[in-house]
Amino acid sequence: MRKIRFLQALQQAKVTLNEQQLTACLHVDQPLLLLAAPGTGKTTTTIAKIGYLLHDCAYQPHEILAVTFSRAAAQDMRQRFMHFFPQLPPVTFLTIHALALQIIRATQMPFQLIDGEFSEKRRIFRQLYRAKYQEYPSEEVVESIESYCGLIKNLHVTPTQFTTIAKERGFDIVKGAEEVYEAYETYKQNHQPQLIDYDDMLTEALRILETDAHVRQDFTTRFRFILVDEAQDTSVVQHAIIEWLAEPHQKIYMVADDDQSIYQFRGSDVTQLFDFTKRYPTGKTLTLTQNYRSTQQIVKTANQFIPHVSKRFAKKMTTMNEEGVPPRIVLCQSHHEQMTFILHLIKAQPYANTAVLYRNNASSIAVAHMLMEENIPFYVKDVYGRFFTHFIMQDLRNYLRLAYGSQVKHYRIIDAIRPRFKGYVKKEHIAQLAEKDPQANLWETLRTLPQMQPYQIRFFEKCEKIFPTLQDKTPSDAIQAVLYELDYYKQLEKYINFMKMNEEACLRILSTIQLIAQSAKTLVAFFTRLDELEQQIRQSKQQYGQEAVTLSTFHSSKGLEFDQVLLIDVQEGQVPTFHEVKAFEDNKAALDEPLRLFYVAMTRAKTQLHIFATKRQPSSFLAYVK
Ligand SMILES: Nc1ncnc2c1ncn2[C@@H]1O[C@H](COP(=O)(O)OP(=O)(O)OP(=O)(O)O)[C@@H](O)[C@H]1O
Repeated sequence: MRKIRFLQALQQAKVTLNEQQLTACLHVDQPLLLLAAPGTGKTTTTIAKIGYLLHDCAYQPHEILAVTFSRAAAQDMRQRFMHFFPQLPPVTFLTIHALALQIIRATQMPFQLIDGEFSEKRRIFRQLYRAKYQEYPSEEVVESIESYCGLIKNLHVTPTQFTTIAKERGFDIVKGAEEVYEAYETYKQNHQPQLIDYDDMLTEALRILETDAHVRQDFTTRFRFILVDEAQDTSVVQHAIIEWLAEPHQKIYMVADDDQSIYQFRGSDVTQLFDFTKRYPTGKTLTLTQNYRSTQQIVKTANQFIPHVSKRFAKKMTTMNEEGVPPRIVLCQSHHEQMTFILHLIKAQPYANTAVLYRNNASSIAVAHMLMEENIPFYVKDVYGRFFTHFIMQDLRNYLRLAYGSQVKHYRIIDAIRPRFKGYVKKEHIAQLAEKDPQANLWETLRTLPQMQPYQIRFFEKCEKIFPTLQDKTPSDAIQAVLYELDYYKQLEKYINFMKMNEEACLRILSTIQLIAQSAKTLVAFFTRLDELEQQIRQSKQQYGQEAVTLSTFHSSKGLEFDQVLLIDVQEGQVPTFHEVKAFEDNKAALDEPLRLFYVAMTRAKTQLHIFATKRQPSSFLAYVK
């Protein structure tokens, strides 16, 4: 009898739950892990369940806490809740970070948040790195250090423990990360008041729950029922926080799809779900398997693909949707041919029906470039501004700038590209250049500086000969000359290896620059094109919800759906990366995450799924697409 009012309210909102969804809603007395396959209505079910708790189980809105993965998800859930139950006051929808901040604030301890999170934190990393190594790190290095620090906090491990985990999972540890991490921790501790960043919020909140009974009681009595959305992407420290909060009453509901766990690189840990009933001994696991999104053919392909993940909860999606057409794998002769194919498919449908999905953000640039040439509106989900400021892009711009004026006054350009001129130009040379006649020939001046070795002199002679010729070349030929005649490619490889950077990602940036260069006749036209492209990509946010093609990484496509989905650049080295393949030699679970990521991408399709790769090295995962 207890469920009557809740069902009536749902009926008014024109929502009919299926049997599995209803069972999950009504299970409120013990902990519940609800495993929901893609498109099976996990959000619908979670919101309906909140309605049940309020309508029929005597919970007050302030006693219910719904924890979401992101601010956008919290907002989306709140809106859907208001749509389903307009007559009910909303419950507390919070991200785990917002919750952690409330816990810290409850202690009255003095602290200061690192302001403007990303920019300020990165400024500190740069400063600490420079203090340690006497040179500024590139933005790519700063980003890697940042992710290293975040992982340590989210996995709740020491740097030594992390080294082992990194090896098992195929994570890179960039040069300097360990040292900067230590310095960063000390810097925050010594600051008055203590500094806290986004990741510290979680570890601090956990420490408080573990040690401060007063605060703990305050929160556990306030929130009598806890719902956790996207629990497959919850990190070790986040799970621990939730466990403390749920500990006295054991009223916990987690909704997750272990097959869609894709944020391991940020510290999420799907293995925590496998221990759900150890953590909550009275807990139960239920599943949602009826997919409302995709055709039978797409569901069948997804069902055959996902068991290749080594550890998962076995579950099989079903659908009552139409049969549809089988997903198609297209192996192309070249990248260019892939682009021609996708253009054809995009043009065959209303633009908003199509999403182009890729593993790496760099792929978005080539697609945006093509769509811009064709005057087709597009919306880029994650704007990849980094491409335009990437150190390789800056290097090439600087090299080409030197083609227009090789005078001593440009010595700052040489300083900027010095890490790739290693062995040829040293720091003291820059200081010496600064004192020379600014109008003098740069290469001649360098060549005649004291104590230059024959190999250096030979290199500067080559520069003097080649740089002036670049102006008259097409951009594409000029870049080739920089790469191979001026040895940039060799220097770049050395630098990437020395810094322990991700080589594939860097080389992808380079190949995309080369691709854009092919469409311009002069260097000026090339630079103008790059500026226009950057501007258009940044402005593409305005196309959201309009008649535009969506461009998204596999990661950011989670939760979305489109009639036609085009998965591009499905090459070995990207899907999976070579690092992941290497890690697989020692750890048979190392390919689980990339497999799940590919599964997330393919399950976005409602009626048509096309998968593209070039014949040269297609992804080994394609063998599992049947
Ligand atoms: N019982 C139902 N009857 C009809 N349609 C439903 C039902 N439950 C969910 N749906 C529809 O299925 C689609 C997917 O639902 P929802 O967005 O809640 O799924 P999801 O499980 O969160 O998906 P994913 O995990 O893949 O992002 C929505 O269009 C929703 O309206």
